[in-house]
Amino acid sequence: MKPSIILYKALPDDLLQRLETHFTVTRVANLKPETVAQHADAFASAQGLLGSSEKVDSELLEKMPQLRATSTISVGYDNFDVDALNARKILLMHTPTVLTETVADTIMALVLSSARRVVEVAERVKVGEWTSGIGPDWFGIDVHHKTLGIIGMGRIGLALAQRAHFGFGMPILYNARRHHTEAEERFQARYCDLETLLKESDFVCLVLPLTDETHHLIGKAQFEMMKKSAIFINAGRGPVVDEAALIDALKNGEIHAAGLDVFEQEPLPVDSPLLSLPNVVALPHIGSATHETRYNMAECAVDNLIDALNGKVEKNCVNPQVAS
Ligand SMILES: NC(=O)C1=CN([C@@H]2O[C@H](COP(=O)(O)OP(=O)(O)OC[C@H]3O[C@@H](n4cnc5c(N)ncnc54)[C@H](OP(=O)(O)O)[C@@H]3O)[C@@H](O)[C@H]2O)C=CC1
Ligand SMILES: O=C(O)C(=O)CO
Repeated sequence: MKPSIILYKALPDDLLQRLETHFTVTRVANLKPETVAQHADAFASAQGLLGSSEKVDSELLEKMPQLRATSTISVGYDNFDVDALNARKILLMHTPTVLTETVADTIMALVLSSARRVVEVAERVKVGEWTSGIGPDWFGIDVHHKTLGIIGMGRIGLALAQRAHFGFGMPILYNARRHHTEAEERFQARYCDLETLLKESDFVCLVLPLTDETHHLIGKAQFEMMKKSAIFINAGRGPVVDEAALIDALKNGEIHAAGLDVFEQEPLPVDSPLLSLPNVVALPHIGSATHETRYNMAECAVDNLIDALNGKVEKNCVNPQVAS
């Protein structure tokens, strides 16, 4: 008999078929308690769980006594209680690498659109404000050859450094928990402590995971360290930044502008003060959202679950130590 799994995210037809050749699949819309209650038997017998974005905590795990592997369609896994998974020896698979280049492209889009005010001036054209030659009130600031500070020199940080170094001639500073020789050798990136990076960068790009250590890593004190001309980009996770402090920094002119793909609360509430600030470009968490990359992520997650339930954890496994 095929193992049964819960699928809580829509998949392309061919990937759903692939999944169904290996498993008996119960499709649900989400992991809310009422959904779990409605499909209690399926959750109780499921050995696998596949989807993205929703919280997977000990309360949910209690309803899934047979669970052996979870597979998220994302590289970030801050929505999983990893300690609870480890305690039950449940594997957690994720999708690093397949989205790296696409997310780095999105970050460059945020850098360029914030600096050159692309969204703001395009809107002004649409409402008929371009009635004569443009003056300084339409100007932006240069990106090329400015100093880029990257907080988190992992896979995405490295792909961003490549673009900035070769494409835009930008000197690169970076901070991470350890030195990255590849970044230093290929892109002449300079390791520095967080304070030095914040003080010296023209663009501060955050590409960190959300963990207990990174929660609110960037707050009032850190914005005060940045140049008044600095542009702050967050493509990691919203809660790494104290959003109230960011709003104050933008309003008070402590920093020049921000480009944001992630927020403390998502979707971003429509009454967020961020949306009324002209110096903010706010995207709806589209870092990896291209047709190609989202397909590749879904395929990776499907194959990860097949591998995990067959005891293969050589790649893409967050907690291979729990494999028996
Ligand atoms: N906006 C979006 O749509 C997307 C957002 N993301 C986010 O980007 C994150 C990074 O992805 P990826 O590059 O693949 O991950 P990696 O694991 O390759 O890189 C993470 C980097 O963060 C650094 N880091 C982790 N904790 C700390 C800390 N406490 N202090 C300083 N540095 C730290 C790591 O340091 P070290 O190298 O020293 O270990 C590493 O350089 C994801 O976890 C996710 O949250 C990812 C994809 C899409
Ligand atoms: O993969 C992730 O972690 C995302 O945020 C979406 O691609």
